[in-house]
Amino acid sequence: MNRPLPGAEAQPVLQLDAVDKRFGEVDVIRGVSLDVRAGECLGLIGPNGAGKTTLFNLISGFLAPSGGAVRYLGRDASGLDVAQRARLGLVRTFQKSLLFGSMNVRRNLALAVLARAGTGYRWWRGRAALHEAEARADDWLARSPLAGLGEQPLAALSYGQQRLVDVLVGLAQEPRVLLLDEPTAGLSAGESEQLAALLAEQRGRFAMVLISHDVDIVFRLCERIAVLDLGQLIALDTPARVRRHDAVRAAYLGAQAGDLDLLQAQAA
Ligand SMILES: Nc1ncnc2c1ncn2[C@@H]1O[C@H](COP(=O)(O)OP(=O)(O)OP(=O)(O)O)[C@@H](O)[C@H]1O
Repeated sequence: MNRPLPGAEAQPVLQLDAVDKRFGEVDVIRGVSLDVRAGECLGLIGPNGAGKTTLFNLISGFLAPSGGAVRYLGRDASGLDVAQRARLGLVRTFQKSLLFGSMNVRRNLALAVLARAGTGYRWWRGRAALHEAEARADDWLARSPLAGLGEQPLAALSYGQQRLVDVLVGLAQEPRVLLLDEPTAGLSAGESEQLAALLAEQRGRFAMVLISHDVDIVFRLCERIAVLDLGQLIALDTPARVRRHDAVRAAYLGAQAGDLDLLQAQAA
């Protein structure tokens, strides 16, 4: 696992500096500045259409900002494409993008990790690299809600389980920053809990940015929560303070204010 570099603790691993994103006439991200500290879990929440996924696209390099800058490890990331960022440890989970339905789960995981590491699988390198990657895949599978399913063809897994494979691909890449976009979507309550436990075990090993509509998991796992509304950052604070934040409650009114009330009641 990556550990914070000596001296890096004081410096954020990832910084957004007044980032804007405009699609045609529409400002989807407006002047967002925030930092992600080494080893922290930062939650990213907000109502539908707030711009959370767009922000992930900007951080991971799928989109270029219309204004402002994304800095990774203290450097402007604009010259780095998605693959280069991933190789430097800025990893985003995908949705089944590089996975093969007829291949078993273990091999899917191993091949995805090799591909994202930029080494890929080449037959002339022999099978040693693949076997090593499969051994690592087995380690991650054993600790996950997918334990015992390594031999199953990927297509035999439920939608939620297939999404979990993507999360494991992210974890197995030994990221410095892992961007998780709705990792519990489609999971059963039990699977969500297992995933939350697995993520909690990783706490401090690398930074995580977690988007989830499951505010309970975000508030439990994350040390700080960033709240986006209509493309603007309206709060960036501890879970306890965000729960009481007036603008956050207003943004969630009608949508998830009940969830926030529930969390407040549990915390009281
Ligand atoms: N490529 C695009 N072109 C035009 N508009 C876009 C594009 N991508 C996103 N948008 C718009 O940007 C806004 C923010 O979308 P985004 O998916 O980032 O929000 P979100 O907070 O992730 O929403 P959700 O919680 O529903 O996933 C939405 O109004 C969306 O329609």
